Amino acid sequence: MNLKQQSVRGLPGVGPAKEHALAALGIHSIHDLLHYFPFRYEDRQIRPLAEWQDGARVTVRAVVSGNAIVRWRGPKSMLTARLRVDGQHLVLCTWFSQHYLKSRLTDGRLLIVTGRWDAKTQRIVAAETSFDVAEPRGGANGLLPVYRVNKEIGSRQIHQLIGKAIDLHADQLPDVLPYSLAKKYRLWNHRDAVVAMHRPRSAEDLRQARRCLAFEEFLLFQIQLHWFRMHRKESAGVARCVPDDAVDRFAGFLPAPLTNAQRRACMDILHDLQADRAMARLVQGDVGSGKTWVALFACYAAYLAGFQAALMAPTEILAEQHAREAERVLSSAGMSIGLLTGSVGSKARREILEGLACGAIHLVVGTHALLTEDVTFCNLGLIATDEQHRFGVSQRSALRSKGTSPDVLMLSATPIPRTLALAVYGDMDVSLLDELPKGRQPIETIALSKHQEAQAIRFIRRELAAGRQAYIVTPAIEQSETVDFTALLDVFDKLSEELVGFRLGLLHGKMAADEKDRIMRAFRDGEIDALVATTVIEVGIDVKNATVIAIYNAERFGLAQLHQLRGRVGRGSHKSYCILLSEANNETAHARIQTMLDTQDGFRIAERDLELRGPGEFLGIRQSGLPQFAVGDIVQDQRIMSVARDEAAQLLASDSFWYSPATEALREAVQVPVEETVYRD
Ligand SMILES: Nc1ncnc2c1ncn2[C@@H]1O[C@H](COP(=O)(O)OP(=O)(O)OP(=O)(O)O)[C@@H](O)[C@H]1O
Repeated sequence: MNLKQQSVRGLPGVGPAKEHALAALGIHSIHDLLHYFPFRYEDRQIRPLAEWQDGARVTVRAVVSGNAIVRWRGPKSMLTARLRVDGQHLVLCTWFSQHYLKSRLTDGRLLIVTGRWDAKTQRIVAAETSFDVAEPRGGANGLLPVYRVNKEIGSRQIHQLIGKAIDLHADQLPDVLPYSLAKKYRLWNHRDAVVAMHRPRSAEDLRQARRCLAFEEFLLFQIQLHWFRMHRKESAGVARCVPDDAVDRFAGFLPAPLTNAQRRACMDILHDLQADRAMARLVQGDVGSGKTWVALFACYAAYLAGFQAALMAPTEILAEQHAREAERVLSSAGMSIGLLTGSVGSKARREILEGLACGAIHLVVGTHALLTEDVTFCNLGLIATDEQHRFGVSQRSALRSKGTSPDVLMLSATPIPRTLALAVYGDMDVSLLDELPKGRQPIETIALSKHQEAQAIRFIRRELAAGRQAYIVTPAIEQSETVDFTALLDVFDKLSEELVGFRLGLLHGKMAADEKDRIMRAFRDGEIDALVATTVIEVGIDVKNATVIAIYNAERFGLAQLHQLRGRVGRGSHKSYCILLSEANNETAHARIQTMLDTQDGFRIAERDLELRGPGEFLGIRQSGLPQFAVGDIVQDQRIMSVARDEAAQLLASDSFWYSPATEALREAVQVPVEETVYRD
């Protein structure tokens, strides 16, 4: 049996409880367990005392000298013993709250301790202790894999389970790469690479293993990507009869001219729709670049060709916003538009469902509510999804199945650095909106230290007094939710005192969804002057009257996030401001703030973000909907990605690949619908 089909229950010692706990880590099969790779490695190599550095973690092999002593301070204990290291030096070692170890710390006993070295007091503060063993955990070379664990499965246990899986099953791991490729790039076989990830014999070993696994992942990904394109070219789409002047006609309904970038994107869409293959296009736009109009053009073009369109947004408030805009722009084109969200009343809902089923409604804008079974279309020809990565794969395909070969347009508000886009999207169809509508005044960005808060508040007050609105944002980071929550409330209290006479609203992640929507609506409708919020402010929310955004603790936000937040203002004709209050106490934080002062180009900011984050730390990848890999790092391993891309193209071009894929993994790669890989959640 294939290892993917063998449940972890097959391992000795794994019962239902452990099976459940492993499932919570995403581990179901033995294959999953073997591919559950460490997220980092700890250096446990034993080094001589002369090499120990003050404050650093050290691992020592030592012999206990004399008796250990316990001292109590209230309920807390401090156990201290003298250790002889390197056969000669005596150092102290302290264990906090582990007094129970005293009886084991007998004179002359051999142990291995890992802990922090305090050079001043010549003392190790112990973190982990093993008795009577010759080697530290992690083996002689001392590279200890560290895995993500949960409450039910601890670190030692996951080590044991993976160890068992390797001993019993690693030999059954099949090759992933065809022999010719492995040979060409001198890559290990899959089995050796997997084992080395868990039991690296040296840092070089680990490097080789990672290189091999990254190449494998990227190759499979690229094969899927190419395969998808080839397949899509052949797959029966519907050639829609959209008149060539559709873009001009559409422009006639707009209150302002299209930007060049919008026009190009619309032309791309027009050609896609006219072609007889199904469209799958991503519109990637900088904040405020006007993605909505491009999506509305696609809906209009579908309408001209006699088809219905659906526009799906991740939240009610965004769906409402898009529906309003659609109404404003497209009703004069003769289109009838419906809004379908969870809070639409049952009577209105029934009418919309009927309208969709008989074709009387041409465009429906909605949330997840569009996915329910009773929503049926007369002839759905186009689907546009906003912030598509916020929908699951199955949700997107549920909507697709409501039409026959519908054309698909995806909108993303996260600029991806140009250097990455090619590698990741390959030659997928992407339209970039890298230009802002004319007449926008640049947003003035001001960096203040936290001691200058009063100045920021004066500024906000001035804007509110002029009839404008303001966003005030504080960070929300999961780990310290309580602290952040208090910080938010402090800011709210303070502003309530300082901004007397103005209406303040409070918005945070702990609120129920409908309460959040209510507050956002009130702000949108001008019933709230200043909104004090954590980052739950919607990406994409468009309130033209908001002219100032003040961001507290700006040093705690990533660049992409700061850029997104800044993009909430400057959307109308009034001059707008972004105030960054920060304690930029390290170089990176400082560089981030400086970047915000230097530029408003989202693509430039994304590139800078990459430079500033260390390799492998491109946080926000998840957020951006970029594909994620188990080992390969799309930033650090860009070169491997581009080699994999070329090799994938060559493999697919050879007949023999199709007759008999060299490995099982390659065969599987051309069976998964690629869209589900490219845009996986
Ligand atoms: N060509 C244009 N000329 C003038 N105004 C425009 C143009 N295109 C769009 N707009 C307006 O600009 C605002 C922003 O557009 P939209 O909401 O589509 O931005 P977006 O690309 O979705 O940005 P974000 O991701 O930041 O929400 C809207 O109020 C829209 O009406």
